[in-house]
Amino acid sequence: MIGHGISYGALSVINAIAMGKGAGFGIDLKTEATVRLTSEPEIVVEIDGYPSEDTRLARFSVEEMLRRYPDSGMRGAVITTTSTIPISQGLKSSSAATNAILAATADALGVVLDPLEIGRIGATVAIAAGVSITGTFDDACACMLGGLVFTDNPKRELLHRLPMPEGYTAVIHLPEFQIRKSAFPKDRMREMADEVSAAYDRALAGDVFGAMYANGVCTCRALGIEPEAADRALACGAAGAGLSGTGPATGILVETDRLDAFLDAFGREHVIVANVRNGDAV
Ligand SMILES: Nc1ncnc2c1ncn2[C@@H]1O[C@H](COP(=O)(O)OP(=O)(O)O)[C@@H](O)[C@H]1O
Ligand SMILES: O=C(O)C1=C[C@@H](OP(=O)(O)O)[C@@H](O)[C@H](O)C1
Repeated sequence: MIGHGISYGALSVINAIAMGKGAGFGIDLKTEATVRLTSEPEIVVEIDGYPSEDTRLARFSVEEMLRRYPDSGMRGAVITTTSTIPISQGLKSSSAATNAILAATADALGVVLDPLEIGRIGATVAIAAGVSITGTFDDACACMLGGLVFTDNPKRELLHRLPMPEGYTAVIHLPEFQIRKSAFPKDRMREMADEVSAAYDRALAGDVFGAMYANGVCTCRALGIEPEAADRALACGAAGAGLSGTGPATGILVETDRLDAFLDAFGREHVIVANVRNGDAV
């Protein structure tokens, strides 16, 4: 029994750790998973390009599906993933991996799960694996559905889904280090709930660029760093910029017509470029 699943990536607008509600939008970085279910009770995981990465999230994802579908008679799996999403940089690698692995397992079992159900199962798995504080239902939805989503993570509810403004390309600034969820100062982030809540309302009212920046400043303050990449991106002509997720990557939106000029000014090192994915939200 073999199945395949894919998920795209996302960038943050609002980090849900501050007050439970989060927002983000889809981009076309991609994770693909293949799951071969076996009758032997062993789970083998291969994360392409990351031989020493933690495999608990992948294992827990398949284990949760086997628990939910006990009649399959399957007890183990061989899981392989390939991805263009850098890990533990705030770019939703864990949400995309969970989505893709859950979808691949469903495919192998011959069951159909809708994207919100995948996000809800993924939230439980991500918390159990220690890679999420709130369950990152915001990221799971943004990755799968595309467009700009607003969610209540503790309630696992999709509150709004709007199209992202057309004509912008995502540029991602990638520092050379990772931030693991266990090291993220979540209590300092929660102290900024009012400011983040105001940024959330701003995004919902249509000011995605202002919201991204304000949210990123709050997350930087929690981390004790400066929003240096976002400030430099705005000075180089970006329309919007802000630290993504728990960082350290910065999501930047640039008018597509000005992308080359922006990259000439901002620099092309430690940068990846992706398309904004609106899915069917347009
Ligand atoms: N392609 C992948 N395949 C399997 N597991 C992955 C993959 N990418 C990320 N993960 C899991 O997610 C963890 C990283 O989670 P996290 O630090 O929250 O990163 P991010 O902020 O990118 O979501 C990794 O340690 C690994 O367990
Ligand atoms: O752990 C969490 O609950 C969250 C992690 C962050 O994402 P990253 O995993 O991309 O850092 C953030 O964007 C999200 O709103 C909530």
